[in-house]
Formats: sequence, C-alpha cells, structure tokens
Amino acid sequence: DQGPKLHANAEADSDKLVDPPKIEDKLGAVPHGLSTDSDVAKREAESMSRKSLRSNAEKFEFQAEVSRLMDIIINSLYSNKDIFLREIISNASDALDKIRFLSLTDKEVLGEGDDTKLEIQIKLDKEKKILSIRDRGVGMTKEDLIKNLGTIAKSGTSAFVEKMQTSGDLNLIGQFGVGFYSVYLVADYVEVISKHNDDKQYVWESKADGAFAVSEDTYNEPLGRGTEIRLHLREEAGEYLEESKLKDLVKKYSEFINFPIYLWATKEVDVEVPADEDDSSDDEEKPESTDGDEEKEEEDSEDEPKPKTKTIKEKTFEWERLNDVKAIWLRSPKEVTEEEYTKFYHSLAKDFGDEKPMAWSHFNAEGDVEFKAVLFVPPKAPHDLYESYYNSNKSNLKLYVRRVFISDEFDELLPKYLMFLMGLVDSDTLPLNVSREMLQQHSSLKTIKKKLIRKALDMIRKLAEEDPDESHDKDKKDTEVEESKENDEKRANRKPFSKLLRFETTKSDGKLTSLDQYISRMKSGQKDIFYITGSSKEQLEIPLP
Ligand SMILES: Nc1ncnc2c1ncn2[C@@H]1O[C@H](COP(=O)(O)OP(=O)(O)OP(=O)(O)O)[C@@H](O)[C@H]1O
Repeated sequence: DQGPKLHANAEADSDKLVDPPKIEDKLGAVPHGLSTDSDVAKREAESMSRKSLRSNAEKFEFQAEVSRLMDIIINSLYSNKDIFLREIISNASDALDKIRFLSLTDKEVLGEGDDTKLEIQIKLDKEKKILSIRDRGVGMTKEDLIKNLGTIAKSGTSAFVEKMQTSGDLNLIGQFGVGFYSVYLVADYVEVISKHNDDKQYVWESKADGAFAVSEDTYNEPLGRGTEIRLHLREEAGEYLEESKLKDLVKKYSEFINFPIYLWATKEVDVEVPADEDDSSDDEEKPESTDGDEEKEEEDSEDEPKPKTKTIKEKTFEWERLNDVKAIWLRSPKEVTEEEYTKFYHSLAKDFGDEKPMAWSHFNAEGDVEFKAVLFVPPKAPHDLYESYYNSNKSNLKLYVRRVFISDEFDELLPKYLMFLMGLVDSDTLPLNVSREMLQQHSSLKTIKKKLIRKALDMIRKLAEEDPDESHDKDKKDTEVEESKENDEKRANRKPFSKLLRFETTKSDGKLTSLDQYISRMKSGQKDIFYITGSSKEQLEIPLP
C-alpha cells in the first residue's frame, strides 16, 4: 500500500517545474535579425514567462467551431469556474487508463522508474501564478496535440456551442467531449507539454485568440511520458493558487478518480538546529510567559548546561495525497450511501447537475462467471442518445477487468434497447492480457450480458411498479402497507416512470403502454418508433434500425 506521502518522489523535481527556459537551449528560438547574445536570450526567457508564444513554433488556427467555443468560455460570466480542474483531472485519468490498458499486452510501454507510476500531480507557482497538472498517462504526439486540441472539432462542439447560446450551463461541458477548453475560464495562456512513447516532447500553447502554436520542447524538464498542463492564471483567478482551495476541489469533484492525485503541498516540520547563545528566534518560539515563568527559566539555565540543539518549525514541500482510491463498485452495496451512488452517477455521466439517478442496481455476480456491476437509470436522456444509438462504438457501460479499465466502447454488454442505461462492469473472469477482439469473443461475455439484462429489467420494472401511472395492481398496496415512511417519501419525490420512458409506436395499434410490451416488441424485432424522454421539454425520437 502506498502511504499518503511520497518524499522520495518529491525531491526529484521540486522546483524545476516552471523554470524559465535554459539560455543555451533557447538559441534556436531567437528571431532572425537579432544577435544571439545572452541578453537577447534572457529577454526571450522573460517574455515567455510573460505569456508570449514561442517565436519558433508552428502556428495553427483553431477550427471555427472550436474558436467560437473558446470565445464563449473566455467571455463567460459563469460563476462556477471550479469545473476546469475536474475536466483536466478527468482527461489525465483517461490518459492513465489508456497507458495502463496498453501495458496489459506490452509491459515495456510503461518504461521504468518514475515513469511507471500511474499518478496525477498538481503543483502551484504562486509567484508566477501558474497552476500545473501533470499525469504519467499515454501522452500526445505532435499530431495528437494538433488534432485533439484545436483542429478537429468533435461532434459535440457545435452541439455545445448551440446549447451555450440558449441555456448556458457550462457545467455540462464534459458531456460534450470538449472539457479541455474549460481551462480558459481561469487562464489566459495555457501550455500543454506532452511526451508520447512514439514521439519527442512537444509543447502546445495558446492564448485563446484564434490560434495555437506547437513546437518541440527543448526547454523544459523531460516528462518521461505523459502530459503537463500549465495554466497561467488570470488576475482574478488567484484563488486557484491556494492549496486549501485545490484540496477542496479535488475532494469535491475527483472522488472517483482511480489514480492517486498528489498536491505539492507546504508542510511545517520540526527541525533540530544548533542552539547558539543569543538566538533571538528562540524567543519567538516561546509562548508569552509570566514573570514567574521567566524566573524559573533563568533558574533552569543556571542549573543545567544549555541544550546543544533546539527545535524550530520549518516550511518544506512534499507530495500530499488528496484522494483515496477505493472503487465504489468493490464495496458492499449495504455500505454505500444514496449520496455516494448519486455522486458516482454524476461522475460516470459527467453530469454534475443535482438530479439523482432514477434508480440503480449494484450487484455482485458469483459462480462460473464473476463480476461486479452498477447500473443506473439516468434522470434524463443524454443529449447524444440519438447519435450514439447508431454508433456501434459507443456504450454507456464501462468495462473493467480486475479493476483495470478496458473500454467504454464495448457494446456487447447490453442490447440496444437498454442502451440508455449507464454504469460499469468489472469482471474477474475475463482475461486481462488479451486483445479487445479476443475479449469480444470470450464465452463469459454471454453470461455477463444475460445477468445484466435480468438485473436491468428488474430495476426498471420496480421503477414502473412504483409509478402510479404504470401500476394497475391495486391489491398490491395492502401488502406494502408495512413499508417504511422513508420509502413512501422517496417514492413521492420520484418522477413517474412514464415521464422517463415513454414508448410509442407509429403503427396503427397505438401506444406501447408498458415496459413489458416494449421489451416484447423489441425482442420480436418490430421496427417501431419509441421515445425516451427526460422531461416533456427534452424529447428524443429514436427510430429503430
Ligand atoms: N492529459 C491528457 N493526456 C492525453 N491526452 C489528452 C489529455 N488531455 C486531453 N487529451 C486529448 O485531447 C482530447 C480533447 O480533450 P477534451 O477534454 O476536450 O475532450 P474529451 O476528453 O474527449 O472529453 P471530455 O471533455 O468529456 O473529457 C482528448 O480526447 C484526448 O485525446
């Protein structure tokens, strides 16, 4: 077990993180027409810490939609700027998941020494107002930096821009796959330094003014592997240089990150130093004393020889672990609170509103095929449900094998008609060191799928039974009289089932009025149209293929 603090690691790169570039290395960066003497180099180095882009870098324009998105973020009056940290940590965690997955079939990819540590590190430079977040994840090649951070807009980009223009809840940014850009809520200049196993170390930088620059990174300490995001904070974002603020945010937002998160934090330690005769600082250490005490001290010092050393408080830095990594699905369902399930759902769905999931099912399957799973019925349909219905590469279920994240594009686990569910499966039976293709054909997948469907339908049926609109079974009431008051309240607060899922058909025989009807139609392969609605406002129409 790793302790909460890592001293050894701390020494390795204590203050190198935001060093200005080395003069010798910077010669290539000096613009034409200027002499390459050290004055020029110094000026360059200084201007870099003053947020001007490297002059020798390749410049790129942001794709138009991305540029619009950045404008919106930069000019946003949205008050909850905290969310940027959640998005950056979530990206770091994804990158760590990727390298860990690759290492299953090729150990070499992890490298050696510190490179093998799958962790996230946060550092502050109060003087230069820089917040840095570093991961030892998969990293990005030069091409990745150019594509992922600016030139190729994701499908969610315009959807998000549109959404921002109407309702404007920036909190949703992660759901649209453009979370990275939220850094511009707090920073006006951002550097992304990255090292991928297949390429040299590169730095991406932008002031969000329509352009970004990419250059080989010869100035900074080599990362080994992974990515460091340096946020040059805006004047008004000074609070993110406070250790306590960052600790609170990590607690609040990154509780379910499955990698250790460390903060380079100040710590007061007791240090033994030689006690010289008239050391004035000695007095400061002493509490205010009464006359009587002083007399006593004097007596003491006359009687005994003075101690040779004394203890003083000194400020040092060390890596402080901010999260404890205990996967919620490994715990007993009895021990997990409703609040924890809700928060876990929010982090899975990247939906940080205050709505609770409609229902959940957390279970442990034993026998020939062992796995743990948590399934959620979302409180509303995800914005891209329609799109993902046709995209076979998307699944709302994350697959883990023995705690290792394998994929969220594994659509063999649930049938299409249940793909509005969200959740996670962690299998002990599936092999770890085989390719995805082999996993897809593994015999235990069928069993997992069967059990997941049964549990999912049980969960939805229960929800239906609790909904007055769906329940036609009046006698049932009597047998349930004993149910606790708490349950009654919960039920009263719940949205009726029919508001979450409404199944309809274009066929002349009209509406599908129950889940059972829906399922039997789906199973018999009827090509109906059905709707999944979160609220009457947000209706999604999904024609079945
Ligand atoms: N720390 C990182 N390490 C490696 N790649 C990264 C890192 N941060 C971002 N990326 C790359 O940049 C892409 C864009 O990030 P962005 O946050 O905008 O979207 P996303 O991660 O796909 O979705 P989400 O916003 O939901 O996290 C990512 O998909 C990933 O490929």
